[in-house]
Formats: sequence, C-alpha cells, structure tokens
Amino acid sequence: MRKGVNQLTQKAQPKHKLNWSTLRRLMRLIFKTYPLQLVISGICVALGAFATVAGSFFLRRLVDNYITPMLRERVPNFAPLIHALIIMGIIFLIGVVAVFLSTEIMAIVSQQLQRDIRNQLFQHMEKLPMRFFDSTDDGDTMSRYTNDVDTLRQLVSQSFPQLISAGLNWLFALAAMLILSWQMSMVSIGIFILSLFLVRWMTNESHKYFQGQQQAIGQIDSYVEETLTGQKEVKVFSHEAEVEHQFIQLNDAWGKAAAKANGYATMLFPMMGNIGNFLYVLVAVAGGFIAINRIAPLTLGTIAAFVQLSRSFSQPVAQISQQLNFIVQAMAGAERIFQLLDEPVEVDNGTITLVHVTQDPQGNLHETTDETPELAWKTPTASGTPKLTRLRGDITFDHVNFSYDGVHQTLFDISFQANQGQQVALVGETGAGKTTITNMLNRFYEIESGTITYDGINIVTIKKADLRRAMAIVLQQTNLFTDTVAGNIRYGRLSASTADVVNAAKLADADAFITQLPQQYETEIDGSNSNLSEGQRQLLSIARAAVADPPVMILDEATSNVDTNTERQIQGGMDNLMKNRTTLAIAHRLSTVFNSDLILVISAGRIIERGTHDQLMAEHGKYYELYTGKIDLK
Ligand SMILES: Nc1ncnc2c1ncn2[C@@H]1O[C@H](COP(=O)(O)OP(=O)(O)OP(=O)(O)O)[C@@H](O)[C@H]1O
Repeated sequence: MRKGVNQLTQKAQPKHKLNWSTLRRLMRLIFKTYPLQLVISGICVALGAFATVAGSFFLRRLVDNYITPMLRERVPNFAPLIHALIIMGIIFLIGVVAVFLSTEIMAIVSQQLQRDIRNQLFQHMEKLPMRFFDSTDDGDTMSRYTNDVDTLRQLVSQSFPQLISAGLNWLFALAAMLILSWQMSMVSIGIFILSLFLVRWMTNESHKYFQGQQQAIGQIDSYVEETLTGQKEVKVFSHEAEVEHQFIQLNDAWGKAAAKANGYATMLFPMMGNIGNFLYVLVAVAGGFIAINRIAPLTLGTIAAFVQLSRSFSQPVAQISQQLNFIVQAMAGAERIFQLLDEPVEVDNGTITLVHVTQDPQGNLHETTDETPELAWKTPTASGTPKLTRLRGDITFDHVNFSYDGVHQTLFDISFQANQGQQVALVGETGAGKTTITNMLNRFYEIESGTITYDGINIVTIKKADLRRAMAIVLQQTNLFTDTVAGNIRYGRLSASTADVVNAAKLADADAFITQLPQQYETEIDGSNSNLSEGQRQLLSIARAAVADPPVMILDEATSNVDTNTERQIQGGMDNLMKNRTTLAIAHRLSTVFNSDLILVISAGRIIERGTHDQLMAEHGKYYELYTGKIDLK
C-alpha cells in the first residue's frame, strides 16, 4: 500500500482572487446556524457605529449653538453646554456598551463555530472511503482541524464584526458629511475612490501569498508527522542531517511565504493610514477655502464637525483593507475546510445485513436481538419476509478486474474460491497486487468488473459495515489506540466481555506477556508511541481479530524481524486464528504457505500459478523458484 498524491493540497493551489463562492457559503453556514446571535450582534455593531458618527455630528451643534454664543456673552452660562456634553457622553456610552456586547457575542459564536466545524469535519472524515486516506497526506488533513479552523475563528470573532463596523462607520460618516456640505464631500469621495482601487489591487495580490503561507504550514505539519513516525528509520539510516536540512528548507519556504504575506499586510495599513491624514489636511484646507470665498455657507461648527467626520470617513478604509486581508487569508482556510467537507463519502447501496439468529429444532433460522453466537445474512424479499442465510465464510472471486486510478489496471481477471474454513495464501513479489486483492473483499475499493461473493451473495449488495463485520484483518503495521490493553483488544468487538477478551488473548498467545505487564489487562497503552515491543503489538492485533471472531480472516503477515520466541508466539497466535476460518493470507512465512489449501502466485496483478504446495513444486515454475529461495518470498 502506498500514499499517493495529495489530492486535497493539489486542489488548494494558490488562486489570485478572493473566492466569493466560499465566502457566500461560509456566510450561509454562519447565518443558518446562529441567526439570533448574528442579528443581535449586528444591531449592536450598528449602534456602535452610529454613536461614533452621531458624536462627531453633535460637535457642530456644540460649537455653533453653545460655544460660539457663549463667546459673545459677558457672563457665560455653562449650564446648556454641560447639558449638551452629558447627552454626548450618553451617546458615546451607548456606543461602548454596544461594541462590548457585539464583541462578546461574536466571541461565543466563533467558539461554537469552531466546535461545530471540527465535529462536522470529523463526522464527514469517518464516512470517507479508504481511497481518501490512502491518497491524502495525514499532516495536511490535520492542519485543517487546527490552523484552518483557528483562522475561521479569527474571521468570525474579529474580521467580520470589524469589517461591518468599519463599513457602517464609513457609511454613517458619508451620510453626515453629505448633510453638512456636498462640495467638501466630493473632495473626500474623490480621494476615497482612488484609495479603493489601491486596496483592491493589494488585496488580490496578497491572496496568493496567504494561501502559499497556509500550504507551507501544511507541508511543515506533514513533514514533522512523517519524521516522527519514521524516527526509527531516520536514526537507523543516519539521516538526521538530511532531515534537518529538509525541515529547514520547508521552514524557510514558510518564512518567505509568511514574510511576503505579512509584507503586503503591513504595507497596506500605513498606506491607508496616510490616505486618511492626507484627506484630513485636504478637508481643513478645502473647508477654509470654501468658507473664506463664501462658495458655500459654512459655520465654524460645520468645519469642526467635518474635519472630525473626515477621519471617521477615512479611518474605516484602513480597517476595511486590513480586515479584507484577514478575510482573504481565512478564505484560504475555509476553502480547505470545505474541500474536505465536499470529499465524496463512501457510497453504500447494500441492503443485505448481518443479524444474530437462533435455530429451531427443524433447522430453521430466526432473527433475534440477543447476541447469539450464530449470525446470518438477512436479505429483504418482495414478499416482506426476509431470507436468512447462515454466515459460513465462503468466498469467491470471479473474473475480477480493478484499477486504482481508472487508467492503469492493477488486477487482471482474478478468479479463485475459498470455501468455509479453507486457507488461501497469496504470494508474489512486492507490488504484485496481494494487498489490493484483499482490499477488494472488504470493499475498501470497488472492483471495475467481475463479481465477488460472500456465502454466494454478491458483496455489493451487502451493507458495507456488515460485510466488514463478517471478516477481520490483521495488518502488518499494527495500530494501537490510547487505551488499556483490554480496550485495545475489545476494539475488535465492543460488546466483548472481559472473559471474551482474555480468551481472545489466550488464543492469540498474548495472555502470557499481558499478565506480566504492571496492570495486566488494565495497563494503559500510548497509541502513538507504544511502550510495547513490535511483536507484542502484533500479538495484540491478533487478539483483537480473535475477539471479533468472524468466519473470514485477512492476514497480512508481518515481515519484520522479531525475536525467535516472539516469532513463535505470533506464529502460534496466527495459526490459532486461522483454525476453522476461511483465511486469505498475504503469506510471508513458509509454514503458512505450506499448510494452505490453495496457493495463488500473483505477479503484476495476475494469478500466474495456483495449486497446493506439492502441485506447485511439481510445476517447477515461479512458486518453485520462490520456495527454493531463487526469489525472496518477502
Ligand atoms: N492506494 C493506492 N493508489 C494507487 N496505487 C496503489 C495504491 N495501493 C497500491 N497501489 C499500487 O498497486 C500495485 C499493487 O500494490 P499492492 O499493495 O497490492 O502490492 P502487494 O503485492 O501487496 O505488495 P507488498 O507485498 O509490497 O505489500 C502497486 O503497483 C502499487 O503501487
């Protein structure tokens, strides 16, 4: 089995424009999930923006109606001014409270969104076909859960509210300015349009760098993960220096991408800020000019308010540009999240299920909800009474063809039969297609043509979960989870009792080492970096298959070197597991091959020889060469 090209990363190639459909989709998702919170927060943001502009607008009244008349009075009466100032204070207070409320609400919404999206991602990921996991880089998928989801949180908690608030500030300021003086407003609008063009150009430019930055992080994650998993190989082959060098290169690539992205972001901000200052000066000059030349009737209060408003008009532009940058960055993350959510799920049209049954004295089967040891296939029929077929473990491959990519054929015309309790050994050189054949039986991949049957039933008509329940797999690479020893064995069948777990461990020859562990069956195992030896891990995986107790076993025998004693235990465990079960074994041990009822020699996706050991030896063909050591079986 090999990891193929990272399809997701390929799809997430840098684009030069903000993806509007992703933005729309994200907005729909947020609005659909949190409508009430968004409405309340929106009202608060609007109130905050309104208060800011109203305060500036109020300045005109303050100057023209209170301060200027007071300057002419001999004994100024401060009472109306104080009254006006209190009103202004209340307006600002309302604004502050509104902004505080909207910030709080959006913080909560963004946390909930994070949680919901992670749940959605995980639930969706669990429904994806094996093809996805085989062809996608784990580190890249993981960074969608961490970096990309966190970027979304920032987007919802900061960028969206600030963008809306800045937009409203700008709009209210514009309205106020137009009310005060349309001539001076024209000056401001002219400069504003110029700045808009500048922002648009810079935003589009920065998008590609932000996506580049996200991708570079994904690559770093993958590399660290791969190096962690393969640390043994790194050390054994003394690749530390190369690995370090490659990591530094990846990190440097990220550094460059981040520097470019941030360079744009930091360039935008001062540029927009200076446009604001420029506008400020222009307004003051234009105001003076218009007033002195009496082009338009401007009071002192109007000019004061206008100068203030011109700030409220220009500042949001800087904020908007800054937030647009964040949004572009977050959209790259959102795109990657949606890509994962859009990955097609595993299709399952199977209607035949596996049920527990009892047998009456006449030999008829009856479905039961009790966990009886007997199982049967339940086929719905037109009459309404389902047909029950006893689960036996007969497997047939009939002219099966398969291709992973739809272009290069991997399996050619595979036909064989394994009846209940029979052992079939698959042998052949690496890459011949042995694992692929087993992947067809559990429907990790769908065959292109031909038929595979289980107990005479075409497996495409069986519900996938039930088909997989009817077989167990012991893989070369043992994966254990962070749990107790018993928990890891019980993974094979969650309903297994403690006695079942111990019996399975005994059958797998694992009981001896488990009872030597500090807490025996309750010993905690660290899934990622287990404190068990490789041989012990393999024994646990055999026990896990044993506790599932299905009539069909797929064994991918490990080629790794373990000590002779453990090897003997593993062999014993495997042999016990095969007893009375139909077994499809990717065989590396000669004893497995020797004892098999049928040996299939696979080469380049074809069965080139078949028969028992004696028959094949007599043929003096490829098997003979393999067995006599002319070709290595491993
Ligand atoms: N997920 C995959 N996507 C594309 N091609 C694949 C995939 N898995 C395997 N292949 C290709 O299919 C062919 C058969 O591979 P397979 O893993 O079945 O061989 P094998 O006989 O089991 O080899 P080994 O003994 O090394 O495990 C090889 O050319 C391999 O590169």
